[in-house]
Amino acid sequence: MYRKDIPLEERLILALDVPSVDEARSWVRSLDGIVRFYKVGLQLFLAGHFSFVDELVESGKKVFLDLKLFDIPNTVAKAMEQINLHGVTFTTVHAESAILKAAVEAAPKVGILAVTVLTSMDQEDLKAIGAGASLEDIVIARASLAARAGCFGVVASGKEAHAIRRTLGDSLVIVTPGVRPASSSDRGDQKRVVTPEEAVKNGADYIVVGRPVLRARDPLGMVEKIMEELKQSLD
Ligand SMILES: O=c1ccn([C@@H]2O[C@H](COP(=O)(O)O)[C@@H](O)[C@H]2O)c(=O)[nH]1
Repeated sequence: MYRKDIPLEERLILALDVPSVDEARSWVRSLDGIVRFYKVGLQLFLAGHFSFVDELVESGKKVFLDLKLFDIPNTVAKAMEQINLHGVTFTTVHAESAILKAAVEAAPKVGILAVTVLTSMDQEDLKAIGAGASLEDIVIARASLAARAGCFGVVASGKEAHAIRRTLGDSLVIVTPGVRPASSSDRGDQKRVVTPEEAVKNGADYIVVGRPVLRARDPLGMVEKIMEELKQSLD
């Protein structure tokens, strides 16, 4: 079951996957009063650095800084100390026990999310890198590491959200990318996709959406449609 204490307007996290700060600002302006939570990923962070993150935070937006850190624990801890200074709500680290523990300890003001298995990967991709276990078992193993390390939550596909809830209850927040509204036929590079409704029904607390909005003919209409679908899916 998803968490009930999150306002509807914060459950949709818009991925600002755009090349410039100007373009990002224009999206935020056009969605003022509708979307409150924005994801800054590698592309935009490399364009706007922390000054754009600070600008979003100072304007009252919530920020998910999605850098998916993966390095030795000491290096991750030093990076997390920097992130901890900027008022971001969530940031991401790949799920390995010592790395997660180092991140949690170094950034007490940030909700650390462990990346389980990228939504662009399927069982075949895992096999190709030598992972023999089932995709679901790997997601559960990594989510369990996240819980033990004291993470705030995980990034997981809606396909595995239910299994995470079944195994770990509601101790972790689940943030779900790879979301495609039922009307959208373009998955792009995503292999494990769910609709907003499926994400919520399976136990996701937040959904992350990028291209379905950024590339929509009517982006505002698309956001409203997703919000409505979320609203209808919540009890
Ligand atoms: O497993 C993951 C982890 C992160 N992402 C990020 O979410 C958005 C999804 O964008 P769409 O355009 O809606 O596909 C993107 O920024 C990814 O970096 C993910 O997709 N899967």
